Amino acid sequence: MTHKAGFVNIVGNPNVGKSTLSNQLIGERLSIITSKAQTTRHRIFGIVNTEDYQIIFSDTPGVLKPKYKLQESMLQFSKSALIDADILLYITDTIEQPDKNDEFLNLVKRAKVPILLAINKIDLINQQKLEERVEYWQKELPHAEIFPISALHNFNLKNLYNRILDLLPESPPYFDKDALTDKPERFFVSEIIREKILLNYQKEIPYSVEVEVEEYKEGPERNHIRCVIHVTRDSQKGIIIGHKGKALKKLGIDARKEIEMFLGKKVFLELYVKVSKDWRDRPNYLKNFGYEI
Ligand SMILES: Nc1nc2c(ncn2[C@@H]2O[C@H](COP(=O)(O)OP(=O)(O)OP(=O)(O)O)[C@@H](O)[C@H]2O)c(=O)[nH]1
Repeated sequence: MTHKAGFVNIVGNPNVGKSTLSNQLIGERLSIITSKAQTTRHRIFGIVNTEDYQIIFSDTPGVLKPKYKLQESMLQFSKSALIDADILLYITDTIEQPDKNDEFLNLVKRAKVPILLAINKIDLINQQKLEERVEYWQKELPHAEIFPISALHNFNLKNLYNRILDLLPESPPYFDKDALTDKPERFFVSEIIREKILLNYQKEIPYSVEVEVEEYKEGPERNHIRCVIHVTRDSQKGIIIGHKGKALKKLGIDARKEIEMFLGKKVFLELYVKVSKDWRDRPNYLKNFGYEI
């Protein structure tokens, strides 16, 4: 059997049940789940690995929460992520009032990938109301496949999951399955730093930058983490470090805060920048998150 792998982008307004649903979908199949990340804005909910497939569930950080002031780069990210994910899982619920001007919905409408629309919390309404909702959404998003579900009560989730599997493209795994099982924290630390690099430097730094976790020592009070940021040119090294090291310092602080939130623990984070020519040949995972390279 051929291997399948892909990115499922879970999107929807606050409180519709994104975390509950992704927990259920990943649940027992769990290979890695970012329990802390669900309450933060990290972009991977979890990764399901089996011998035959790898599903990466991601979300769109921050963009849906009005309480965050949107940074242009974030919005850019979410826009391209919508377009480039393999499957878009759009969640609404039976409570929220669909709003035609919802910026997010408008992005979903333009997505070129298969859209699965989950209408969550159907336990809260009767059959007739549900039919009205389904009808509404059929008109609003005619290209979407609709799944009435209850994430909380595990209703109709199996069908949804199986449909995701059907739609998953044939592909080798994006992330080394062994690395994920052994050292998931390292993996997420490097992802967080990479994300902060993209946010902090925007277009000045190409997306081919890679972050390597050189040392990861657990301590009783805090973890000691040393990372190398690999770039391909001297000029990029200069940009990352910045005048008197200021840019790198800011990057370190931003990344440390998020890593601490993710791990639920204090962290001592050391960052180095290295020009590594051959690093360029490494698979660039960012591409798969919708960043343009
Ligand atoms: N009745 C009912 N409640 C649900 C269902 N799914 C989720 N909820 C509840 O809805 C609330 C929001 O769920 P979350 O999973 O945190 O929603 P979210 O979309 O991740 O929220 P944000 O983190 O704000 O984006 C919680 O209180 C859940 O228990 C469901 O199927 N039925």
